[in-house]
Amino acid sequence: MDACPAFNRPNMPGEVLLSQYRPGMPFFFASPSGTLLIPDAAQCDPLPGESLTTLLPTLRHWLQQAPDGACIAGAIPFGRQEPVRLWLAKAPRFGQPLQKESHSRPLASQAQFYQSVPSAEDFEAAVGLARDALRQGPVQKVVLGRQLQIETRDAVDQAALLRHLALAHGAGYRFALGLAAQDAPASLMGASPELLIACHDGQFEALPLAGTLARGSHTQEDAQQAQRLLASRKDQHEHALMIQGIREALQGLGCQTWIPETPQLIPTPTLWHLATPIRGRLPASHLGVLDLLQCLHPTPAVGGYPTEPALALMDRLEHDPRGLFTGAVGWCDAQGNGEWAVTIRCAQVQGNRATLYAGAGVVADSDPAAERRETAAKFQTLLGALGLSGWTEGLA
Ligand SMILES: C=C(O[C@H]1C=CC=C(C(=O)O)[C@@H]1O)C(=O)O
Repeated sequence: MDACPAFNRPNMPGEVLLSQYRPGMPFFFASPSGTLLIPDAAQCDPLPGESLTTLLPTLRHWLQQAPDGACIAGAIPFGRQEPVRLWLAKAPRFGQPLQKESHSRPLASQAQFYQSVPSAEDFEAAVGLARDALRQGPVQKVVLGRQLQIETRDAVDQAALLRHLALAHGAGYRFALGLAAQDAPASLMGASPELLIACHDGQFEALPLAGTLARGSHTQEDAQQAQRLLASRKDQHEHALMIQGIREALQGLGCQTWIPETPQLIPTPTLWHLATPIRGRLPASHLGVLDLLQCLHPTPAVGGYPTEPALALMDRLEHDPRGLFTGAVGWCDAQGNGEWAVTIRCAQVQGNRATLYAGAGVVADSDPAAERRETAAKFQTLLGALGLSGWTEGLA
């Protein structure tokens, strides 16, 4: 699939847009196809904080009335009934992709306080309860999340944090989303490796992930970790359940789809993942990326399988509502084109506080300690960017 047309317009280097970002701005997004900055909420029409389901007809109507080049961008929460955080931007700035190989230094934060919510022990206990429930059926997979709350000595430099995430994760979907806040600006920032859906001219692609292992510290160990993940029956099973759910959702919408039979390995700077690149075609020209988003979200990568009983089980086992974590972040235009990533590998940052998010897929033969280690490894994306990779919680 070619890059999305909005990203194809003659436009400025992504690095310029990144340098224009300031904390509190509504939205920054960088993908392998391009860059988008919405610098000014005053140039946006406010969108009501309703759920995507109730808002969809309004979004379509607004996009049709909007001036040429307008787009809708922002984030959709995990819970389908929870309010979205979206902007209708009349003059978004689109840019070219960021250079892949840019060097950027992480921050040098000093942490005064770390707290896992739930605690590591309670997270493992919840995985154990989930695993026992999965052995009884009918649910085959759930995903459980946790938070790492951090207080740093000085306020986190949000522009520098975004800059590092944006330059160090060239293959990912990097974002900063302004959150409603009093006092200091608050943002949700991250570098997600997972493409929920991108659509251009009726053709779509996705890169769903399930199955994760930390990378090795030297070349040989790294190659062994990759092979271990590829050979892991538990991870292959977890991945297959996710693909089954996505296939069913896309068939439900009547899409033609091309799905490889086996997953491939993809690396991030700290993790190996099992990934399946999916391509397809929408069945009708009036459908677009928002229809795909609505039919796919939440995929079993974040919501378990089968969806409804899995969500009910997760609701019983997870302590806190996820909010925007494991929702979708991205943009779309009036032609039905756009790109949405899964909102993972992210943190909410305000002043000297950062809340990091991570989750892990659980199946009937999951090991609670291994799932806990997986979430600890996932925290490393944001910990490393903050300069706090010394926090390990028994990763080894
Ligand atoms: C919710 C998360 O993981 C999901 C997304 C990618 C890989 C996953 C896994 O391998 O378990 C999870 O399904 C997260 O990374 O925070």
